[in-house]
Amino acid sequence: MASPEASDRVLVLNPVSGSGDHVDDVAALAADHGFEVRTTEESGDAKRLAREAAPDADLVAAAGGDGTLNGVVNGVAAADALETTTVAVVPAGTGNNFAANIGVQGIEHTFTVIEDGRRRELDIGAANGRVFVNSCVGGVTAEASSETSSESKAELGVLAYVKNTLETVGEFDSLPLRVETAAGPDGETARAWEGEALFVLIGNCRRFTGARTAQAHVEDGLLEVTIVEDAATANLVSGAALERLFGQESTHIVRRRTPSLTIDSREDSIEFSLDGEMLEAETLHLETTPNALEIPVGEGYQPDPDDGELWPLEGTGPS
Ligand SMILES: Nc1ncnc2c1ncn2[C@@H]1O[C@H](COP(=O)(O)OP(=O)(O)OP(=O)(O)O)[C@@H](O)[C@H]1O
Repeated sequence: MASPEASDRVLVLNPVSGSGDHVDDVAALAADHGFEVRTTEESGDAKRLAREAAPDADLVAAAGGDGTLNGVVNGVAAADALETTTVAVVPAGTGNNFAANIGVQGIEHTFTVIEDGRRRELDIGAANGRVFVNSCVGGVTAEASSETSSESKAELGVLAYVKNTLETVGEFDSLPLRVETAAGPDGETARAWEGEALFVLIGNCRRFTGARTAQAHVEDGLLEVTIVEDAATANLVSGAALERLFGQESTHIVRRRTPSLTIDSREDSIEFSLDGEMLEAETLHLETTPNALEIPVGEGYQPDPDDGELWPLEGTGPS
């Protein structure tokens, strides 16, 4: 039976995300649309509040940036309520990459989308049991991640962390890695890559550079894996170079598409950033759960964007 405080619609509000000037607007719109607002006070609260709300709520909205959304989805997953609770995205962060990927253009637009928009069932990724919606990036340091500027995140998306790591860490140690990707449903073969990497990026969305025009394919049951080999350092000094590098084939970039993979460090544990939140591990097992997250999407969302040219996968790179 529902508790006396149970609410059908709960909005988890991060009051300090982005520039922090969204609070009044979000609270007013939330009240108009029948949401009970629960405000985060510290790290970890988005997950806790969503976990508490999910058993009774049909709809839990995440008002904040990608980190807040990550917390909310992890909370709903921890309550084992992904099948019964819809998650909405209220973009009030700096980058808002995921919102852009699903055609949600701003705070007011979200509420229109919640009432009138289509609902799609999107894939989610998990790394050692922790859920991510956008990306998991290995090789980014916690220090560089926390120092990455809002402007850089807005411009470059997840690559901002890569750029900042390259800039802040003078002598960058490459990562001796083994990356094993499993066979997939579209003829992707099981493969293993071993070598020295600078970064390994795993995207749930097909493109995750943060470009405003980016279209996600988050319903294909696959993770997109990009390994940046050590020899690429010289090419990665500027943001523009990074964008160019990720937008074309390069001999120092290895790409795979797979439903699951394992990353083993040959030496120390590695720091990974999951949607901007840090996780340290020597071995990371990643998998996707297809169509696990019901989410209202804007008119601009295309379930099956035609971006195959960016991912000419099979037959490239060492196997
Ligand atoms: N009340 C609070 N005070 C201080 N920090 C908080 C509070 N609530 C949440 N946080 C922290 O905010 C972080 C999440 O921020 P979030 O990623 O949502 O916004 P952002 O960094 O501005 O945007 P984006 O990720 O889109 O660039 C979490 O790491 C969490 O620890």
